[in-house]
Amino acid sequence: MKIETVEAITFRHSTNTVRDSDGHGHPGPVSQTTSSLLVITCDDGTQGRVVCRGGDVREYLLERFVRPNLIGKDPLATEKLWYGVYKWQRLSGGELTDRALAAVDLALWDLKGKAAGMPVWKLLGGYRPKILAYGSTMCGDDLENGLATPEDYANFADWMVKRGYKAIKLHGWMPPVPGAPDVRMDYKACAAVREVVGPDFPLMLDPHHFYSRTDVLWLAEKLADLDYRWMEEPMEEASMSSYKWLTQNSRLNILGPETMTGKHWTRGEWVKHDACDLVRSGVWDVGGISPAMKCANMAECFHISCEIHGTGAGNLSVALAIPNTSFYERGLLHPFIDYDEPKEYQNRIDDEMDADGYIHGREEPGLGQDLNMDYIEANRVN
Ligand SMILES: O=C(NO)[C@@H](O)[C@H](O)[C@@H](O)C(=O)[O-]
Ligand SMILES: [Mg+2]
Repeated sequence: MKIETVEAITFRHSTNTVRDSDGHGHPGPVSQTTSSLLVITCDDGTQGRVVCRGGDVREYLLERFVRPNLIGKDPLATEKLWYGVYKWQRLSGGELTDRALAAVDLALWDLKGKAAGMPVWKLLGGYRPKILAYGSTMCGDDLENGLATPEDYANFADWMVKRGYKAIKLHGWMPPVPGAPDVRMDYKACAAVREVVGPDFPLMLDPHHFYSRTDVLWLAEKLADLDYRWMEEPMEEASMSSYKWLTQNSRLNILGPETMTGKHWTRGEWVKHDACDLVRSGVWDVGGISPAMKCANMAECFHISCEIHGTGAGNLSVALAIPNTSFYERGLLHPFIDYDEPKEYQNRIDDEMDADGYIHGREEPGLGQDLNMDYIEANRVN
């Protein structure tokens, strides 16, 4: 079995999410956007596929960094192939991103699952056949009856509990929303949600990502009083010493790093330096399933939970596979968006949730994406 082709199909579809000037997603008018499907095909016809953002796997990256390392190779040698592409990052001038590396790795794991006739979550270890999700809200906004007030957050939390969620994470208000950033506003939203869900319901906060140490410590102590489970990314994660300071000075559990580069190496350093109480890892942040599993296994050595960042089949596969994690992040959610509605290119969303708040690992071989290939081909733009 050898890899014969690596191609990206870019296709058009609708979206009801818009990005603000800081990059955060919010509900918006339906518009057209593009995504890509990376397809790795072998000489026996076996294919690995993954949907990713349109720019992640543009042709230039495939031609320069991916095909030279994959074509003609054994597709099952995922570790060898990952290293072959990863080492090109060092002198790529930042062009070969962790997201591009992740797309290649996820497509190879999808292919490996199909070759083995097994779902990836089982190939990786299959620690649990289902996992509780937490509802991860979108960042706050100034939309009437959206997420504009503490009462809006409380009302949405009430809806999420009735939907079946057994944990909730708030994203607070962040610039450019008027009045943000403001730790006291964050606290009011967190207190309003605690009031509505009761004292024992797991709650977390993901606030503005560039607060000062003193603001963060004030907020962390207030959330500890509300028995929040963790806070993540309240400061620039390149300042590991600020997180070490926060972890040492706060009663609240601190989770990280989420977006910091350096993959499993960085997360190992944060654990070594006691800069976090829980480790954060997501397949799109660390370069794929292969390094995400290394983050989780490293954290396990120190009896630390590894909380997986982000949704989708790749992150779900890791979350189902490992013992040291709490929840799957499902979102981002908003009162104006029906998260359960499949996108035009999906027959089913990757992470259907039952009424009890569980997401079940699928038994189909591969990552478990259920794609509408007719739609993708009919709306192909390259
Ligand atoms: O952090 C996240 N999830 O935990 C991501 O979904 C986003 O980056 C969110 O924080 C944001 O938009 O800042
Ligand atoms: Mg986060």
